[in-house]
Amino acid sequence: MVAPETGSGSSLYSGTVTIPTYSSGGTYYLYDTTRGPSYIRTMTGNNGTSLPGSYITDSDNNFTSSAARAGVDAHYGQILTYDYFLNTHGRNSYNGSGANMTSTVHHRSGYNNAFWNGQQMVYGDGDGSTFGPLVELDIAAHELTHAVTEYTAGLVYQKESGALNESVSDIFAVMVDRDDWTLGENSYTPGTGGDALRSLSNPPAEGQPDHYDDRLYPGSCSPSQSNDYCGVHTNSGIPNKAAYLMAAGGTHNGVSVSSIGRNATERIWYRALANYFTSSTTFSAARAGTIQAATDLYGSGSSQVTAVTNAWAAVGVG
Ligand SMILES: CCCCC[C@H](S)C(=O)N[C@@H](Cc1ccccc1)C(=O)N[C@@H](C)C(=O)O
Ligand SMILES: [Ca+2]
Ligand SMILES: [Zn+2]
Repeated sequence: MVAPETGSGSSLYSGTVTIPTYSSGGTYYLYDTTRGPSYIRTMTGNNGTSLPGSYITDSDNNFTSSAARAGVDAHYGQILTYDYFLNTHGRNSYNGSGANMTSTVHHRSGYNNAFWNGQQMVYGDGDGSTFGPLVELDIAAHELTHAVTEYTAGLVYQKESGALNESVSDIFAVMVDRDDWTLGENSYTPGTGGDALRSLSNPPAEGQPDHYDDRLYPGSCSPSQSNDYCGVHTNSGIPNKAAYLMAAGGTHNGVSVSSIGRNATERIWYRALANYFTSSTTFSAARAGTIQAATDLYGSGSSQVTAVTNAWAAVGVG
């Protein structure tokens, strides 16, 4: 007999959280059947490389063991991000039709990354110096957004389309983890306070460019893992800054942008991703796509279209 339950969990970064769980034979699982998909589940890789690994279980539906904490964070981030795409954008799971979702934590040993592998989300524990466990909310949202991108635009993970792919994941990550404009602030360099892996409000604060003229590999570049596919995690700072300016406003490189707020910004970027971006979309084409999306939603000559246009101009695109 299996039944949906409501459990609690001690997370690493979000305190104590209430989460749907499943019970079977007196054992509880990080397994949610209360949403669209048949299941949304979080597994453990037991510090190995096999996926999806094994279920994370608990005997009393209070997932408080230290081994379970990363799983509680990843599960919580997974369901919050599912809810975000459904409630804000009407999208049921990453494929739009309720695909099941799986996350696996404790992948490898001391692994300083998290990723979407085409089928599921995968999270490392970090080495304790560069990263703590990479399971905080904005990381889950970043990774699940890669799945959404894969099922919509399919932006190729290299050069400008790859930087845009990374940027789209960062933009929706800060829309889900809505209380700041930074990414990885809780898991990055646990020994250093006040920093983050990336900042959308001020990309250069964390080593990213915020203008097209400062992009990495402006000339020819042969994409490889060693050059981060021509700098996808660096050049994402440029569209990231544009999205920030749309939402929050500001004057950048002498160009003033009037704020249109987070709600209009996320709607514009989602419509552009789902309707206008393709596998080879460049920054310039992303400018055109977001202007078209803003026009569709708010009308030509609207303050939203003006802000989108000015935000791209402020980062030297268009
Ligand atoms: C394994 C191959 C590399 C995949 C890169 C994944 S999509 C990725 O971009 N991961 C994020 C994780 C993240 C997200 C938000 C905040 C903190 C960390 C990422 O940015 N990884 C960095 C460390 C990188 O790969 O350079
Ligand atoms: Ca954040
Ligand atoms: Zn990524």
